[in-house]
Amino acid sequence: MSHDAREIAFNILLDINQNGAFSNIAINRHIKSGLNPQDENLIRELVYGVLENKLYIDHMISKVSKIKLKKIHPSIFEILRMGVYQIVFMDKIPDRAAVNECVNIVKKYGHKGTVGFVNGVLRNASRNKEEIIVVDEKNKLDYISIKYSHPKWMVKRWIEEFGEDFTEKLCQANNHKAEINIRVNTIKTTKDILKKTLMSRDYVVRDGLYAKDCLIIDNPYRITDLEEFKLGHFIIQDESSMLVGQIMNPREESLVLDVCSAPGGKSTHIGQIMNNKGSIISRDIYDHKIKLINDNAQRLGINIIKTEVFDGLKKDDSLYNKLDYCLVDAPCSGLGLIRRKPEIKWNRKEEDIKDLSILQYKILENVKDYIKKDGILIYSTCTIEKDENINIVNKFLKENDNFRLISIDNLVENKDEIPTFKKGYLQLFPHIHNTDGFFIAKMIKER
Ligand SMILES: C[S@@+](CC[C@H](N)C(=O)[O-])C[C@H]1O[C@@H](n2cnc3c(N)ncnc32)[C@H](O)[C@@H]1O
Repeated sequence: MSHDAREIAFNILLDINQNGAFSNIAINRHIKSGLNPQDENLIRELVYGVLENKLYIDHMISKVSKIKLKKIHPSIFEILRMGVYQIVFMDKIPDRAAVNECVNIVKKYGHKGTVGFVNGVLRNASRNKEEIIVVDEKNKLDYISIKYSHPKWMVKRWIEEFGEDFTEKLCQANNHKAEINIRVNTIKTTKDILKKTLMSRDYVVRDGLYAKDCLIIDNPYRITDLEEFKLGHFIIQDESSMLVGQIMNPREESLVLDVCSAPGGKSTHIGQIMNNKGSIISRDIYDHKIKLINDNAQRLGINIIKTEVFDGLKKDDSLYNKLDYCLVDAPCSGLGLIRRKPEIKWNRKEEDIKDLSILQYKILENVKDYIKKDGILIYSTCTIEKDENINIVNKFLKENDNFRLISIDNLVENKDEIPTFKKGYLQLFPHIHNTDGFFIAKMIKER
């Protein structure tokens, strides 16, 4: 494992924490194609490990640093976090190597004083490992927040909503790496054929539990370099997100509007289920994201999608009473995606949930008139916050008595594992379902 890998991880962490970059985008930006797999793995482990355990690591640093955390320079802090992560969480790296490599990075990015400081803190952490990992369990809120590194406001909300045990398990699962799921493009291949092809290339492949088109890959190394990917035989998508198309279950020759559709994961799935027959209008507010939908549709061979830059809050009289199906896959807090994007824990603010719920409700209200009688409205998010999910749907149903929830459990495999079906909607959790945290409600317009 090279010195370069750690330096690259350091620069990625700075990019995420100081420039607000998304982890997956920052990683792709910094990892150059010539890098060997071992170094690439180390970079990913360091970046995700530090992001996932940030609060816990800071708690450990506070026990061995003579300087107050607030006074440590952000770059030096990041190097310390990487060092402590390697010392505490990575058995395969000897502490001495972790300390020396971090000191080498400080030599390049810090000054003489900081070299001594980092060396001292990391040696201290290594000597007192057993002691620094302990977190006081007296106050359960503080304990969960530090031990599983989630902001206190988030843990508090979840304890109030779901209880302490549930919250602890959820936070623990949020720190586990999510599996890579792929959706088979049944327009171009079959699940069996793709499964066999992937297995013949030494990929370990399993069926998803809930979504028909889902395969789970245990060792997804460079899976998007495969010819099958380039030919559009599959797309990377979480199993939960595949359930939107599956639950919509659109008929061929329908007219569908996907209001918030970039990068097109659900639009292309809907097109696949419709056997490329009918019409899908895929909109998004951001011009630059439209290209992503077009690229995905083209690669997957879905040719019934028409993309448009369009604000979901703006009225479009031309669609009045026209739609068979309308999907509002709303912009949301993304708190169901923490396994994949741990930086969400640190970038999201509690006030965002209120602001987003206002936007989500307004979008629903704005599109309801586009749906024709007996047409379907699907509302989905990748969060576990009730205020962005069932509370939005209930408010909408209260204000619009011509809509009602319709049962969806018959459309999902292993339905008994999803207790919210009894209440008429789907809510998935990472620690229970091993999927992203995800919400789906299906409503019919009766008049
Ligand atoms: C959850 S993502 C959609 C994911 C997409 N449905 C898929 O499956 O690939 C939400 C999308 O809503 C878009 N968005 C945010 N505000 C919007 C608005 N007012 N009108 C339309 N789209 C909006 C964002 O750009 C983002 O792409």
